[in-house]
Amino acid sequence: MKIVADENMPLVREFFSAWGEVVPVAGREITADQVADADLLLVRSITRVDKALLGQSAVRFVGSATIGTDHVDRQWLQQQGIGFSAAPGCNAAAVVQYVLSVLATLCDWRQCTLASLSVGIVGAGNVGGRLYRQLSALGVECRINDPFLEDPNLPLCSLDEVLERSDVVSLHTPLTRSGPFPTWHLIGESQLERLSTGALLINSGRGAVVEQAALLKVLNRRPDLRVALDVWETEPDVDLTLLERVDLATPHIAGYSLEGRLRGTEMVYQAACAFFDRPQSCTLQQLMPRPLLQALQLSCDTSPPESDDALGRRLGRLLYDVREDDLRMRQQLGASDQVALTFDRLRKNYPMRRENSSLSLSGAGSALSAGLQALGFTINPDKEESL
Ligand SMILES: NC(=O)c1ccc[n+]([C@@H]2O[C@H](COP(=O)([O-])OP(=O)(O)OC[C@H]3O[C@@H](n4cnc5c(N)ncnc54)[C@H](O)[C@@H]3O)[C@@H](O)[C@H]2O)c1
Ligand SMILES: O=C(O)[C@H](O)[C@H](O)COP(=O)(O)O
Repeated sequence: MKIVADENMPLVREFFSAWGEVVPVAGREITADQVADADLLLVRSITRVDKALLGQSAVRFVGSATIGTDHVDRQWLQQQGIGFSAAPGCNAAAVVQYVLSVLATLCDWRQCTLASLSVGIVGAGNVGGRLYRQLSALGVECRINDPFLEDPNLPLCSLDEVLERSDVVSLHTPLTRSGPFPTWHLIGESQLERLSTGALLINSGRGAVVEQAALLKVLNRRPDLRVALDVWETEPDVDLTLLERVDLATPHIAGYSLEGRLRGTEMVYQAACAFFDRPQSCTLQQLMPRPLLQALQLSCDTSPPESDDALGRRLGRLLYDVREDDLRMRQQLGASDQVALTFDRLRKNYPMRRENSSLSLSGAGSALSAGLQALGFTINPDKEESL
């Protein structure tokens, strides 16, 4: 088999080399010629997969090690009988870690607690649903807008209500251009104007869910609004005027945890095994050097006792602090005359980041409560009572 794979897919050789030749390529530069005689194509979000790329190729299966699928013409693949799988949920924990770090930063700016904020979540699937569960466990008031959901146990409401009544609005929809509730430019000028005074808008879904020109226009009129953008309508090009105006800027790395990226590769491998009817002879556990995936041990002495809110924020920052990514992006894009290349380089050379589950906690019993478990930290029950 010939397997053409995005060069930024960790462990792709380890998973697939027993199947044939693995040819790594830069995701933005994959050509129809390169895939003409390939059997398998493995991509990330930056490769457009459609008739133009695969019309003349032998590819039988496409795997995308991503949650989002807006870069793939799934209908065309289906019509051609080409198999496809993305990696649903693979990096959801990392995106929630990013959002919680943004919220922790907002709490510092406002000198408030997390529980004092009301958070509106637009799109409550793998990412938004997980965010809702974690925030609820910490006592944060949430509202959800998701027209595809009908669940009496969720605080579902209209988009307008989410916009008007939340201190923070966090976007977690896919990018869609058709269907009953398309999300392309879902947040335009009139929606931005509905945001409450001093609100924070977070976009870590897809850039074009927010209309960039409208955002710039409204921000000029409303200096009270705060914005955190991980995704950009024109990426890898970033409008430097917008970059200067937003409060937290990151280069589409919300989902870039070590675990999330490895899970993405493993999930497309598993889907390809099912498609080609081959045994799953590799697992992540076998392939990873043990110490790298092992949990980091931490015992927390919390006397005087800290609230879950404060302790969660402190522990969360041991693993991830969005302000570091923001600083790196501003420094490197500001000093560059090649914005798109620098944006991609920031992503390619992203430092290793671990998910909350990698931190195994032992410490004072009451502090290691349900709230910290809900945040995804691993609680070590054996030692819980001993410290
Ligand atoms: N920034 C990053 O690094 C990063 C990482 C992972 C995912 N993402 C993006 O986040 C998106 C969401 O991820 P997910 O795993 O939660 O996907 P998901 O498919 O599990 O959930 C998406 C949810 O959005 C809802 N939705 C669809 N249209 C809507 C609309 N018009 N209004 C409100 N809700 C709507 C759906 O009903 C669904 O519940 C992905 O499609 C991807 O584009 C970004
Ligand atoms: O949809 C996703 O999973 C993420 O947005 C995606 O993984 C971002 O990273 P990329 O695939 O562009 O490397």
